[in-house]
Amino acid sequence: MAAIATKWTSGPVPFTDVDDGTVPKRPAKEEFGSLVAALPRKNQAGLELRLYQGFWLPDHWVAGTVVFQRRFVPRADDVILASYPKCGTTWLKALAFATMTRDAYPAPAQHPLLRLNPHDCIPFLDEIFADGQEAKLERLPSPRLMNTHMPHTLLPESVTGADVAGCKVVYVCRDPKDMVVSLWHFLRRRQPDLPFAELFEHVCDGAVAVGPIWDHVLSYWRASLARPDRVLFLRYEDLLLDTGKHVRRLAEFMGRPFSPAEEGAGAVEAVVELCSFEKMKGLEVNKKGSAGAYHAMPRDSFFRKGVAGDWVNHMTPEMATRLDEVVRDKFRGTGLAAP
Ligand SMILES: Nc1ncnc2c1ncn2[C@@H]1O[C@H](COP(=O)(O)OS(=O)(=O)O)[C@@H](OP(=O)(O)O)[C@H]1O
Repeated sequence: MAAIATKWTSGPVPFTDVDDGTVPKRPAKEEFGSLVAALPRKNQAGLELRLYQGFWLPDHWVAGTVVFQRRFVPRADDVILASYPKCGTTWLKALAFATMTRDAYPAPAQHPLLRLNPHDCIPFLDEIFADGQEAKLERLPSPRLMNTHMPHTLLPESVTGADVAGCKVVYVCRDPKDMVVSLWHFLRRRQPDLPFAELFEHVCDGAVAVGPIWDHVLSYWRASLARPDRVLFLRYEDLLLDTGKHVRRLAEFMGRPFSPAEEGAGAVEAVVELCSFEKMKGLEVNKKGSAGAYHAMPRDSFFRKGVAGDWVNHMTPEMATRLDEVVRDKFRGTGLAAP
């Protein structure tokens, strides 16, 4: 822990500010490559996928997931932010980071989110474990905020087990129709000729990265019902409708509720404003370069439109009905309202 920058006194530390000194790397594939090679495989939308414990994981995440499952040691005050890709990860990371660091930056102009992309502030576990960089997580002071795209059933037993101390998990989900649209725009930054209809088919078949999406969402929904003290379930659309309300829930869940004095001083509104789509998209840091563990993706690709319902501009009514019906069918009897 000695190598950590000493200027940080409270709240989570931006991951990129943690000095990784000589942390040795051992890419997970060196250790678990043969396990990965034996798994069923598909090539979808330019990504090599492997079927691991019921989910289609990008090939380069599988070995890291095995390391995550076997070796991750949670701390009691860790918070893991979980999501299906393109469902609000970047926003949730910003909101959680801003909420947890609010004491450290009473002057908002100094806040790290003004100079760093949210993905540079919070480590993305799936890439960290794939790259064999998990020793760097040990150097991150508590309370740690981390994120993953893994479904709840693939999280380590040390996090989810009934008999372990574990840690807290916050999940954000989104209307799958808007997720597909967002994912298509994101993937097109690398594959400009990817047909929307092709990606849509893969999503409906369930064979898309970390899919099927309905099983992903249900894994966290069920966990949130079983352990509401440990798993908070949020929706992107609800965040859009009343961000402040859900920032309060998030703060309370993470053990840092806003005090009456903070409420009076407008601390909730300050977090909401700092993390708003317009604010984040307009920052210089989010207009250039590429983001942390998402190294291959430009930072501006995480801020496109930031609305609910953009699917109407990309799908036929028949496509929308088809995906809605698949999801409704899967959610039936679970208590979870389909979009
Ligand atoms: N601050 C804020 N407020 C509201 N919405 C936001 C915000 N930041 C990102 N976004 C929108 O979230 C979509 C990207 O999803 P993710 O952040 O989950 O992407 S990723 O999984 O981290 O790659 C993507 O949605 P679309 O605009 O529909 O493509 C982003 O624009």
